[in-house]
Amino acid sequence: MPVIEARGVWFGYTRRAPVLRGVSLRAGPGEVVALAGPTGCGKSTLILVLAGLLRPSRGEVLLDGRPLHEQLPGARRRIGVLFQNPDDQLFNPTVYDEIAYALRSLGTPEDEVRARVEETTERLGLQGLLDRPPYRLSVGQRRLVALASILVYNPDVLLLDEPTANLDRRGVEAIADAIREAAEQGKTVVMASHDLDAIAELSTRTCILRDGRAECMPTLEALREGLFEETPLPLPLCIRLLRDRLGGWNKLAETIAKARKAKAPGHCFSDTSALVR
Ligand SMILES: Nc1ncnc2c1ncn2[C@@H]1O[C@H](COP(=O)(O)OP(=O)(O)OP(=O)(O)O)[C@@H](O)[C@H]1O
Repeated sequence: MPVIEARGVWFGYTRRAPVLRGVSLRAGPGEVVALAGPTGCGKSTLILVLAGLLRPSRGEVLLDGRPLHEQLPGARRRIGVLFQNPDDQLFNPTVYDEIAYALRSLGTPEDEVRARVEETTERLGLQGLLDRPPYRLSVGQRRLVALASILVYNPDVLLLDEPTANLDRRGVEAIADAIREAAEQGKTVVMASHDLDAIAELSTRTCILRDGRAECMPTLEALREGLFEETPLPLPLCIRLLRDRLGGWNKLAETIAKARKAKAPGHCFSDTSALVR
């Protein structure tokens, strides 16, 4: 059973122009579902809807098969959200207080808070920054602090908006390790991203938002088999080339939709694989 699911979700900031028009997608334990698509297609909006921070006008979000809105606010501690802009979630005077905030508000004893903050900051390479005010950090460091502030309370579902943006290689690796580790522990991860390397390396499934709906690739393995049997290029490069040669995410999503309808990803992609060679 999926842990988190969007079922025919509609959402618009204004009535006349809905951003999400019947999005359905599911993510189960140990899965990392990547949300891709062009700027403005609604990835961040979908993350906020899945988090229960925006309420769909039609359709619903389910957590463990039950409507999320019926489980709020209690369910919030099961869901960790990393906002696209870390400044939207950092508000404490020091990095330490920021990372400790959720545990303290759950009434965790202070010695346990300290131990867990230290463990999490070490994982993300943030030692040495604990006394600094978050607003004095670089954007990349702020993103790592924001991630630490959710990993520290060990939520079952991680909703991550552009987790690898503005980071150097070490920062990206720290985040990638944290995502992999979370998935290995059976957590459910949904991440919106423009970072094709991160998508290809981390995601177990990629969904592309197009025309307000999600087109989900079968699995990266199926894509690899169907598309690139004879192509020695690494998968991230293949996805990037395909997207660019086909003329963007929308065209790639169309091809996936076609493949899904024909229930033969390899066959439907075979004409495009020639483009990659
Ligand atoms: N608070 C808001 N009020 C009104 N419109 C909004 C608001 N937030 C987003 N939008 C609009 O909704 C649409 C989807 O935006 P969203 O941020 O979800 O896209 P995105 O796919 O995450 O984009 P990006 O890749 O640039 O981060 C855009 O047209 C955007 O202008």
